[in-house]
Amino acid sequence: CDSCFGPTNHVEHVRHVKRMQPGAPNATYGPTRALEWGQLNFLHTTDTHGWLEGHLKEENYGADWGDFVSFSNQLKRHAAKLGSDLLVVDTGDLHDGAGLSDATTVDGEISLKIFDKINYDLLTIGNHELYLAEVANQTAKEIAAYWGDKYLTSNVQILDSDTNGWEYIGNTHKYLTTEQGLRIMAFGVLFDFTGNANTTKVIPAATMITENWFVDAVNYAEPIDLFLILGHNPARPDADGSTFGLLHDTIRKVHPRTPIQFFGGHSHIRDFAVLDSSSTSLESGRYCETLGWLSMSGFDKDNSGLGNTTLPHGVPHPTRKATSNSTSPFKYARRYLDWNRKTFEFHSQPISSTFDSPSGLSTSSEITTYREQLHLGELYGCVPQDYCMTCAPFTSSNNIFPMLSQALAETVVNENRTDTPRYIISNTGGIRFDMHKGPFTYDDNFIVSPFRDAFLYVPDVPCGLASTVLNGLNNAGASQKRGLGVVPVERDICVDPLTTGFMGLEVRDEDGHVHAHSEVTRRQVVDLTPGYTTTDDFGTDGDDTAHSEIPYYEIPDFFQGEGGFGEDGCTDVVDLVFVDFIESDVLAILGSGYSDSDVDYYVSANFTTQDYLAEFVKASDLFQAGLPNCTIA
Ligand SMILES: Nc1nc2c(ncn2[C@@H]2O[C@H](COP(=O)(O)O)[C@@H](O)[C@H]2O)c(=O)[nH]1
Ligand SMILES: [Zn+2]
Ligand SMILES: [Zn+2]
Repeated sequence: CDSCFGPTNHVEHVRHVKRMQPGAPNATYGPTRALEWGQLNFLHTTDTHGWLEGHLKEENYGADWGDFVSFSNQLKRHAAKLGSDLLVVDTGDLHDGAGLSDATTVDGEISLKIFDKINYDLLTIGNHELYLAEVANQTAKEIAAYWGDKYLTSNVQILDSDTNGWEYIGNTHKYLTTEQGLRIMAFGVLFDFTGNANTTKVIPAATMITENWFVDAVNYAEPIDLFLILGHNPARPDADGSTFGLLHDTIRKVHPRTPIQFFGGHSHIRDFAVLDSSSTSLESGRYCETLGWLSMSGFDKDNSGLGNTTLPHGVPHPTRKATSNSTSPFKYARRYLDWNRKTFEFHSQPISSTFDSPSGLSTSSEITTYREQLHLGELYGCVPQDYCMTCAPFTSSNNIFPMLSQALAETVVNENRTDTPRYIISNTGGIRFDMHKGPFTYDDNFIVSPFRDAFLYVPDVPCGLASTVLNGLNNAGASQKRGLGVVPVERDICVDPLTTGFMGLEVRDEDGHVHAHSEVTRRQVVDLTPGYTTTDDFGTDGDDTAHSEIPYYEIPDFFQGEGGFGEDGCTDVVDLVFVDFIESDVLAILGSGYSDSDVDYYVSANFTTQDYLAEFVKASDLFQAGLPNCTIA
């Protein structure tokens, strides 16, 4: 991954975001197909998790939030010129994933000021806005207050400390008329999340659909041309934990033909599902790696309030019926855009020759300033190789978890109990990203391990019981209790494309370079770099830029470090150490002989999952080698 990072050997470094000029020769190639524009179009972000600086070590996702400001505003202007509607929507999880959102006392204090620069039309809440009471309070007092009736939380309430009553954090729904005259009824529905702070309430969808306000909205007296359902909810209705299927069926009972458009999130994947001939659902990845595009046409004077029903001129149009035997007038197109400037510039070129807008440039400049204020570029150590979460087998030396297990064993130590061996257990969902070869900074610490879990323990647990806990947790699917866990995603980490196969027809030239084109739409035949290779209900042409596939291996829900053991292994008792996020899961496995009165802080309340990785990187010889481009000052 030599391209991962520019040289840095001082404590503070400026962001090395590579600016890819249009047409300049680049290691990465870009899109080749113009976007299809319909009468109604959407840009979709989800699970941004604070990645507003973009991916400093991955050129393919190297655009920052300022570039997105420039791009989205350009497309808004283009839509107006085309006489089409363009709605920009977000489906939650705004922090827990990068220093910009997580290095402040309360997550989001700085990053929300950057996030708010996008001219969103509608947004909804994610589970990460609800784990901690102070973040939930910020969501109500700042996010919902800022966005007003655009912030939809149809099934999420917060305890109002003034009235001591339950209030919706945002609006339950919104009836709106678009620029071009479409009448839309919109909702924002979180999956039936149960790990929320006790000052908040998540109303299960099955209850929500019986509430009077919802029944009245579905039976609204004014005409509805489209139901729009945003949700921090897996887009595929039959995906584990999704409530979109219930919502679809409930609306269909009253409106058999009105189009219903879903935008999902939470499971961190690119996906597009067809629910019926007039209803589809898009999910657009995570971490500012993907910008989702959805366009649709089929509105006419009879089924809508559109003033002008002609299709936009001079651009491709959506051509795909949602189902093969569809008698519906609606046609769709979807695209997953790689989050980089070259992609944004390509798709904005017909609009104007200058890509950057003043607000986009000032947003990028603010990000750099905030990063320096937060010292996010402070160098902790040099990562000697790539360590990925799922691109290599769980026990492989290229997988991050064996290294993290060693980090737990070596750094999570109670100095007064060093004579007692210990198992240290954490959930793999608490680790959020790969570690790239090269500089590891304060920012990277948040990127890989953003949570501040304390380490708890039960002392002197008999080996016979303690040694069963990890398997017990992994077999119980316990982490599913807190939502869906991080569902597998293909990752763009620099592996040799020759070791991967590309979905679709693969052609290799005599040098072994992978050339490929998909059966559905022939793309420019180029050397492919590793990235997302998505298959959804419309096939394999959704990825705006074709990539070679990255290997994916299943990982268990939990992993464990083992410290202080002699050659004989576990012989008597051990200290069973675990992150506080999974305390109830561990106690459930230990059984009735144990309760939270047996639990205490192992090191201290202040030594958290933020600290062990930082300590390990700073101290271990593994990370202090003076690697090229990463010399410790
Ligand atoms: N160790 C911790 N893991 C956490 C915490 N909060 C969330 N999580 C993990 O994240 C997923 C949900 O992430 P999402 O982006 O898919 O919504 C959850 O299942 C846990 O595995 C935490 O505080 N500590
Ligand atoms: Zn998420
Ligand atoms: Zn989520």
